[in-house]
Amino acid sequence: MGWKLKKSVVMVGMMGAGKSAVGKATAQLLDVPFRDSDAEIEAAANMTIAEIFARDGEDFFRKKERQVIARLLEETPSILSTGGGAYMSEENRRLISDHGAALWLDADLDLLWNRVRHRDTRPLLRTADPRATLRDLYDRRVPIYRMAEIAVQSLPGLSVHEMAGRVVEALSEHQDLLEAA
Ligand SMILES: Nc1ncnc2c1ncn2[C@@H]1O[C@H](COP(=O)(O)OP(=O)(O)OP(=O)(O)O)[C@@H](O)[C@H]1O
Ligand SMILES: O=C(O)C1=C[C@@H](O)[C@@H](O)[C@H](O)C1
Ligand SMILES: [Mg+2]
Repeated sequence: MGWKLKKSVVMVGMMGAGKSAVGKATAQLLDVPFRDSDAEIEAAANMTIAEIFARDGEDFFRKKERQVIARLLEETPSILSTGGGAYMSEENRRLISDHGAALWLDADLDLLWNRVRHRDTRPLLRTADPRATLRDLYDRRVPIYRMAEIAVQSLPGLSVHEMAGRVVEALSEHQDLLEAA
């Protein structure tokens, strides 16, 4: 069976939730483009996110993130993964709901920590107690992620591909977003 994606679906959620990995697999299942705001910003600057935070600061990064999201939402419907903080901006939330829909990948704190603990690519976790920082971000952000049009729970035993299947199933319940073709 084929699918027709009518609007862009924007993956939101905490770092480590799987927005990039599951977003890419979902785009493959639906045969639509995959975009990733973090990757776009890195490619445009020819720097890693950690380098951009260190050299230009978080405010600069957030400005670029807003510009990239606005630009990508003008394109043909895609699966667009964002950085973990993108949905915190009211302006971004408005852009997303005007042009597409947000899908929250809802993963619990233990799962997130297990995914991010071995990596040092996330500048916001470069603190004395990164687990506490992650928990603090989690507590502050979850109430905002709940505003997303769609939520899909990340279950610890599921592969990236299985999670993408759950995402497609959730999207198929929204006829304004995804139709069987
Ligand atoms: N369902 C899954 N099963 C196994 N590993 C997964 C799953 N989802 C994601 N991962 C792995 O967890 C790590 C973090 O995932 P990913 O980079 O997709 O998160 P993210 O939400 O894009 O985070 P960020 O906000 O930092 O961009 C990656 O190594 C990814 O391959
Ligand atoms: O959660 C966040 O605020 C971030 C998550 C990453 O995807 C990057 O966008 C950056 O490290 C900031
Ligand atoms: Mg990502």
